[in-house]
Amino acid sequence: MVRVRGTAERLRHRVLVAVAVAAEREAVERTAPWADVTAVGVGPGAAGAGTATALVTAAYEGRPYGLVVSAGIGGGFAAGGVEVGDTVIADRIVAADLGAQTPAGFASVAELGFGTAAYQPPPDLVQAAAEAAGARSGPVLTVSTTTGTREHAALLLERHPDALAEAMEGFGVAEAAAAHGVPVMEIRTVSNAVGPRDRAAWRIPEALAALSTVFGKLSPAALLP
Ligand SMILES: O=C(O)c1cccc(C(=O)CC[C@H]2O[C@@H](n3cnc4c(=O)[nH]cnc43)[C@H](O)[C@@H]2O)c1
Repeated sequence: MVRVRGTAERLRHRVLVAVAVAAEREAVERTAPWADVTAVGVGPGAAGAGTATALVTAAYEGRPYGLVVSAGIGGGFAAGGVEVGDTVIADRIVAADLGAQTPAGFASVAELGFGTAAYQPPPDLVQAAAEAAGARSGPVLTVSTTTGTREHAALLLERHPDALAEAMEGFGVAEAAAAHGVPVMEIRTVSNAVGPRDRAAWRIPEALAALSTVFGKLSPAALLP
């Protein structure tokens, strides 16, 4: 269970933003000089390892973080009304493919009795960030394999009907943050629709520009109200 710090305690600490790749790091750094931004690699494993390392190092040096933000580009679910260029703030960070296939269907790691399959960012932070950024809030799925077919997108929506976006790092970042008792958020700007793989349709420069824009609208005051 994530221990959520109180407002006053959060304000005394700093913000760590964990992105996957250098282009995302540059996009965030361009407009968020108040954040420490680290590129942890693609996927939940690399994200968990990189975030945990940053948290341990900071704590050891006596400058702990008060908030971790998983950020970057992501896929948007058209069924949720999400379009390329939109921003989604996660109100739940969901491990969508961590579990087991059973004859009765997918069983999440929580249903199997091995821990949690979702983290809830502090609702006050989600609301403040969504208002400041003019963004939607809703569940963001973490997957180890980018969805590439209409059928798989439909399967994910069957399990998570209110999902707005998918990406590959959020749950890993959240696991590391939870292990350190630090609150976590996830912010995704949408580069592509979740569905049939169509590389030519990915709008990565636009999503990176949107990432800069959204972080330019946030501040420690908005994130740590
Ligand atoms: O399929 C391809 O050709 C392809 C080309 C460029 C990049 C990819 C990725 O899978 C990038 C993964 C990277 O970006 C995030 N991301 C962006 N959109 C999605 C998505 O629809 N589903 C999952 N992850 C996505 C992800 O967080 C990674 O950091 C593929």
